[in-house]
Amino acid sequence: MTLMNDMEKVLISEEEIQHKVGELAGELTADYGDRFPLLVCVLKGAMPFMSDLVKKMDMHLEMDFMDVSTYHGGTTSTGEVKIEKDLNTSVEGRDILIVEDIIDSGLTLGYLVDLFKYRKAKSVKIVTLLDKPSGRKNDLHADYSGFVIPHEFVVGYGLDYEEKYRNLPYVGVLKPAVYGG
Ligand SMILES: O=P(O)(O)OC[C@H]1O[C@H](OP(=O)(O)OP(=O)(O)O)[C@H](O)[C@@H]1O
Ligand code: HPA
Ligand SMILES: [Mg+2]
Repeated sequence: MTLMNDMEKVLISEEEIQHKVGELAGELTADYGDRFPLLVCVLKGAMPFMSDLVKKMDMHLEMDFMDVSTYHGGTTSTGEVKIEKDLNTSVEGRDILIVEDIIDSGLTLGYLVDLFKYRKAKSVKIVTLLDKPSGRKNDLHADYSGFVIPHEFVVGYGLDYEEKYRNLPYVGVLKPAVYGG
């Protein structure tokens, strides 16, 4: 048994991801090296990206974790977002880097950016591995972005289908049979 059998195709290989994570870490180190930023990992999807990213950032930083759930009701741009687990750290006066696996509708990050600004963060920027612009329901854009992907449902490297496939080291598209049975 191998999980690769469930893949229609691999969209981004492990090597491509690791190379890109290194590039992003280099940019962040150059931009934030002396600012002791607070990196906020958005659970659960951003966990593998956060883990690899911080190991490649040669600088002082602080990590915290937040879990939110989004209800994508209808076609409006106002998604209801619920905090499942809040930060342990105060964001007031801090340079915040929100670390995400993917921006799709933009509702999750739209909510978090507003929340951290309301809580008086000094600055709020977004680091995402994947960006799916075709899904967007607001005007949110990432400050640091790894790959722009097409309008397809992807899994792997944090992204799940029914909580599975988050542990894949690559990003891929599932075979229709995996959904259909
Ligand atoms: O731009 P959006 O349309 O808001 O979608 C992106 C968000 O959705 C997924 O998380 P999800 O809420 O499914 O939880 P998970 O990270 O635990 O899988 C993904 O990890 C992003 O956080
Ligand atoms: N895959 C998995 N989870 C997601 C996606 C996706 O393409 N978009 C938003 N959450
Ligand atoms: Mg998520």
